[in-house]
Amino acid sequence: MNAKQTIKDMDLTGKRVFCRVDFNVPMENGTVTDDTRIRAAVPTITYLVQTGAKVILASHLGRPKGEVKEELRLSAVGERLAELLGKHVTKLDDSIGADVEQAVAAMNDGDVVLLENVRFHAGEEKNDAELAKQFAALADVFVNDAFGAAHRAHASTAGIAAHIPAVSGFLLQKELDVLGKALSDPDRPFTAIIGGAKVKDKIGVIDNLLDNVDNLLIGGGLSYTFTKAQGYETGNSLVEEDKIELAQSFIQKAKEKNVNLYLPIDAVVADAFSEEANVQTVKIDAIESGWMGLDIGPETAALYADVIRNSKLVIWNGPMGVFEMAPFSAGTKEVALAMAETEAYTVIGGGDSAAAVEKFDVAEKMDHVSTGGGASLEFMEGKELPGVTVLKDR
Ligand SMILES: Nc1ncnc2c1ncn2[C@@H]1O[C@H](COP(=O)(O)OP(=O)(O)O)[C@@H](O)[C@H]1O
Ligand SMILES: O=C(OP(=O)(O)O)[C@H](O)COP(=O)(O)O
Repeated sequence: MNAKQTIKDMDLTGKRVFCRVDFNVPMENGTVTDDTRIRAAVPTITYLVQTGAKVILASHLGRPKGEVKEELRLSAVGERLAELLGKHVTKLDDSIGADVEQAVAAMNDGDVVLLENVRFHAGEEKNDAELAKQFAALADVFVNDAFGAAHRAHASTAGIAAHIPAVSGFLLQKELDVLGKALSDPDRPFTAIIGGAKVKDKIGVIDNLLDNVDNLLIGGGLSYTFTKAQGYETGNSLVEEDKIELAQSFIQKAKEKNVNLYLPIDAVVADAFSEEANVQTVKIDAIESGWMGLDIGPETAALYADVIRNSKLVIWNGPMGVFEMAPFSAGTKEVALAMAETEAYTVIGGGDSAAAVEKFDVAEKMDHVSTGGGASLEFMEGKELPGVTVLKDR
């Protein structure tokens, strides 16, 4: 991917800037429960304010599917942002229309306005040209700082760039720098850890990683498709039947490419998907019918921790087990602690892995915790990110 222009490459003083951020944050009962993504956008917003731009922020929240959903309004997000900026943020009730145009026209240099959830309009996710034009009409420049949504070709992440000059914010730039450097010029041994439950989403990234890494560690729900591919029984474990052949081909590819592909050698199994289930630890070839694998076993965890400690660069996406439930959290915890201890440069690929390092209190020890789950995966797969492609080349 070509290097992209950033907000530093433009004179933005006095300009109206439509800045797309990813404020899609976890909420409970109308309050923000994790403000990581808001904090991550603050450097760009502060820079724009100090430069004397008129800052018009846009984000989605959740998946309202083109309808106004009261619980998905951005009001609480705006309040949290105002606290973090130490500055007034004018939260509007829509993202287009006469009221929005009036509010923008009344802005002074350095003011911050937060538009309402852009996904209240069906055109957003359809990348509707008319909606993109209306967004563009609000501003002189488009700044994309929404790395977490950069894999979406939507009106406010991509379409808008057809109408006004488009550059990246600091967060987007940093994410691309860190992930790009890790993949193009990796320090070795380079280790990737892939886990979690979204087998279909993640199987593609494995193919690409096998061209790049020295060690590939597989855990989580994803691993049982490989266990099956090895010819073992998996009981009630999560298995993607139509991906077993693909898993077999990855085992073969790893051999051809001299990649150390590590698959679980033992598992914590349960007789139900529940914290109260009966639990035992078994060798990977001894999962009986009626039981399901919900965590990597202690031998696997120790082996994986060892590989992590002996690496120079580690990228982690997806937990090793159902870490939200205490009986199945040990594998993810051991991996998280090894990530915290290793001398290697450590990158967490968003989503549940980021939640896991928070839970085990080691987030601060990671070198980079990405704000994008899906986006960092697609980037690692070598796919183009539409929200990046549309930005001006350097
Ligand atoms: N063995 C397993 N069986 C079922 N679910 C699992 C297993 N291991 C991990 N999970 C679940 O996977 C979820 C995270 O998967 P995923 O969404 O793919 O990861 P991420 O959000 O990091 O991309 C967690 O909620 C976890 O409980
Ligand atoms: O939370 C997000 O994605 P992620 O959970 O993959 O990091 C982004 O805000 C994108 O949201 P979407 O998957 O509803 O398009």
